[in-house]
Amino acid sequence: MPTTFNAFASGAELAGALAERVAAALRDGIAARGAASLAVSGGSTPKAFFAALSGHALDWQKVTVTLVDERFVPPDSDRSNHRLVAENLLQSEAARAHFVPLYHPAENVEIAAAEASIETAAIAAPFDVAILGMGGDGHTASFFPGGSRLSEALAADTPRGVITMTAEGAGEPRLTFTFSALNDARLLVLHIEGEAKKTVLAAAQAEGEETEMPIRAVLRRAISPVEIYWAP
Ligand SMILES: O=C(O)[C@H](O)[C@@H](O)[C@H](O)[C@H](O)COP(=O)(O)O
Repeated sequence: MPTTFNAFASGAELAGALAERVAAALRDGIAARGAASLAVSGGSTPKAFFAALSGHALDWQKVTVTLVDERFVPPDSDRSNHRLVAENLLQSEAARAHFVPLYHPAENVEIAAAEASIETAAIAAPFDVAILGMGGDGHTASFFPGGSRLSEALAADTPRGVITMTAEGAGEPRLTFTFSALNDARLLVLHIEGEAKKTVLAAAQAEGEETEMPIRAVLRRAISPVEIYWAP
């Protein structure tokens, strides 16, 4: 599907515009279906966007928030995406949203992924909004180059769900939604910032294997149009 590239003068301007866009999409989902869902990425990029979105007035109690991916760490870890979302998005107006974590204190990450798949299956598909980030290696979600289950994660016929991923660049074992669970979000956004990420994006948009730069799967095969939000 096509991509649109939305460039902003600053991260603050991007955060405001993306928060408006996402809040409108959530209101539309609530109006159409009585509920809405939002899957967000972790990392450092989304903090200003989270803060901007948290202040928007809408029926947050009808919104389910979850994560695109998570590190296999408890929510009190400073590596936790759950903690990042709790501290930056689930505040102010958005504090009323229902949050579904991916991490579970299971004895191993495989059991945690199975539990996350069961729990997130209750979220109506497709997501109303999915916000993807991108690493300098071209990963998105936890689709890392060299990832232990990368081909499975990216395959269009892999069922929607949460699977594990380990990779050299990932740090802890990861829990990640599959490509099939993310690529048909009604609003599919890739949020990246900085000149370096813009260069990585250009490389991803060139020829090459998806497994070398997994963001290529999204750019090339997503069912939904990809809205790219970028600021210097
Ligand atoms: O758990 C994670 O790390 C994220 O979900 C990951 O996919 C992130 O979006 C990219 O790594 C970009 O991270 P930055 O925003 O920190 O560059």
